[in-house]
Amino acid sequence: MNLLKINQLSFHYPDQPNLFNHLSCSLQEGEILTILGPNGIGKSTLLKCLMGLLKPTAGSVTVNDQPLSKLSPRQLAQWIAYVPQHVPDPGSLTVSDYLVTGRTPYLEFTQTPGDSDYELVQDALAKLSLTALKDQEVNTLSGGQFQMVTIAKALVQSPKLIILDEPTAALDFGRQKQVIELIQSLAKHHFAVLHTTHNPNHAFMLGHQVGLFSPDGHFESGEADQLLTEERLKQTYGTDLKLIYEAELGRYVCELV
Ligand SMILES: Nc1ncnc2c1ncn2[C@@H]1O[C@H](COP(=O)(O)OP(=O)(O)OP(=O)(O)O)[C@@H](O)[C@H]1O
Repeated sequence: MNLLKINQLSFHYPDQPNLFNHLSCSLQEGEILTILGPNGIGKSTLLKCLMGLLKPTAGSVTVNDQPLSKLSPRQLAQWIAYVPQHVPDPGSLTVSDYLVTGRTPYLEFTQTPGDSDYELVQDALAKLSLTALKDQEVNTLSGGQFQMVTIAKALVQSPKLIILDEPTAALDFGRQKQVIELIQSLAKHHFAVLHTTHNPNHAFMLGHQVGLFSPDGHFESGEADQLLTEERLKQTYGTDLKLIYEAELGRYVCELV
């Protein structure tokens, strides 16, 4: 069963040419899809279409074989946690109180979060080494700390699929590795993860499926080692680079030259 199926999706902003055309792809539990492509090509726009925040001009999206349009926001939030590139400032909530808002899709209108909800918060904080920040106000966090907290909130939401738009953009090297390892671990535990990144090495580290936007907007998906050739990556980013096979790592490494 497909957790997510993207069928012949096209989209353009008003009075603009199509950003993507007849884009198809699917994701099952335990799978990772890494989306790469140049700046401004339509990656975030695609994710917004998958979340029903933008209406595709053609094609369809199904979640667990149900049309996206048939799912209520609450049902969708139980299936998919989405962490956009720019998360609105949640104000002066503490990190714990912010994270527990991830439980909203499971609570009745007047219900307050209970012990089991706060246990999920503690688990997510521990998993991402954020426990020391639990009582800090979110609006005092650094950019990277806040990015980690938004990922933790997605875990608290306990979805089947996590969609992350550039989840490592603000992170130091160690934190980037932690997020890549988190994605690997989520897949091992049968979650599906769809994420965007500007670092081809993340795709090689994760393996699984890659979706690549070419500079002309064409989208292709396949296995990282097969799709991400040196030539394609040079074309994608309009720069010289090298792919080197590192036997010790058992994977390719992409270096700018
Ligand atoms: N609301 C909007 N109205 C019109 N054009 C938009 C709107 N939002 C984005 N765009 C344009 O659509 C194109 C795709 O934007 P999008 O944010 O999806 O790109 P991206 O691939 O995620 O880029 P980046 O890697 O830089 O984050 C860009 O040219 C952008 O300027």
